[in-house]
Amino acid sequence: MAITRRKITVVGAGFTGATTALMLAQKELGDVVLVDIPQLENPTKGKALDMLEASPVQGFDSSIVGTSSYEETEGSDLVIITAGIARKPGMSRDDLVNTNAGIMRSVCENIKVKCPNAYVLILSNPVDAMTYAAYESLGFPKNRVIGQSGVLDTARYCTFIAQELNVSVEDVRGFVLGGHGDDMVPLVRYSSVGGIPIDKLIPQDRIEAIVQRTRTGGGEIVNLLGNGSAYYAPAASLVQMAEAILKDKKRVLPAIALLEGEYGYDELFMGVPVLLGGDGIEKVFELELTAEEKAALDKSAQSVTNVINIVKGG
Ligand SMILES: NC(=O)C1=CN([C@@H]2O[C@H](COP(=O)(O)OP(=O)(O)OC[C@H]3O[C@@H](n4cnc5c(N)ncnc54)[C@H](O)[C@@H]3O)[C@@H](O)[C@H]2O)C=CC1
Ligand SMILES: O=C([O-])CC(=O)C(=O)O
Repeated sequence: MAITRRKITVVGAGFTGATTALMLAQKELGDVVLVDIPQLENPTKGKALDMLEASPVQGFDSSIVGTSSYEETEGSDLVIITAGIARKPGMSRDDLVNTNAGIMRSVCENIKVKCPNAYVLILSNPVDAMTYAAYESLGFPKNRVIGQSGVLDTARYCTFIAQELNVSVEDVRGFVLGGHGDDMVPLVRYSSVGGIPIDKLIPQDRIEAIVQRTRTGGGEIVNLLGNGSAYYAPAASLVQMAEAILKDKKRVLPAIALLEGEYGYDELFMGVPVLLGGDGIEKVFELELTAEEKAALDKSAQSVTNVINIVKGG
């Protein structure tokens, strides 16, 4: 049988979805189907056509189509869900829970039927709880339902460390554990620059400021934009996760996974380091944490649990 191209569906053709679609095509990770609601069918088709018309200039051969029909998503290898409302200044991500849980369920009912074998990446907020909602609606195995938070949070953290030291971002390593909220846990002890632990390079008060800026990094962008939330770095993060799966790269990245005993939590979706490859989440890495780190993670886990309970009750 001839080798065929991968098919990637992106649900939600707003800021994050459209940016993700373009980046996926630019990297030729597959042919992209961009889906939004029927009321926005023409704008969605228009965005997809506009992106496609960039392909001769940029030299990519992925196709991009816009639609409001799930017929065209049939058999997708990967589905990325960005559908939902975004927050505005003064709101928390958790304020979006009821509206976006309804949207997530309706999207997943379609995906379940049309793309039963897909790996599914969730972006919509509050993302830990939305990953739970998707998992419940899809009924897919846990390795195929994956939330995006930690790649973005870690990218922000590494950006701020690189800025602080005036070094290349390529030499900065670190990661962020926990829920995608203001009590996420950037792990200073596991952060380094060119292999040197950051506490050897940056004074403690500056590290604390970087940790705090990372925690509120989404809100910083929301306040600057005024009418929506971040989309370039979120899209880049989704594309890195998509590439890890589609190319079976076996990356070690933070992602939202269903925890069943790991880190002492049960039936909880939250950000942890995972092995991301051709079978989705192939492994969850459990790190030893200090008492202080575990207490911070417990606080974050409690916040996520509270929002998941709203989804369960809704
Ligand atoms: N997890 C993360 O790290 C991040 C999460 N987000 C979240 O991603 C979501 C999307 O953000 P943006 O793209 O900026 O918002 P946006 O408002 O630009 O786009 C959302 C799109 O979803 C569409 N949509 C709504 N209901 C739909 C349905 N039933 N089916 C298909 N499409 C539907 C809307 O028509 C709109 O085009 C928000 O919930 C936001 O909070 C954004 C950035 C980072
Ligand atoms: O802050 C928001 O609402 C969007 C988001 O999750 C982020 O940029 O981290």
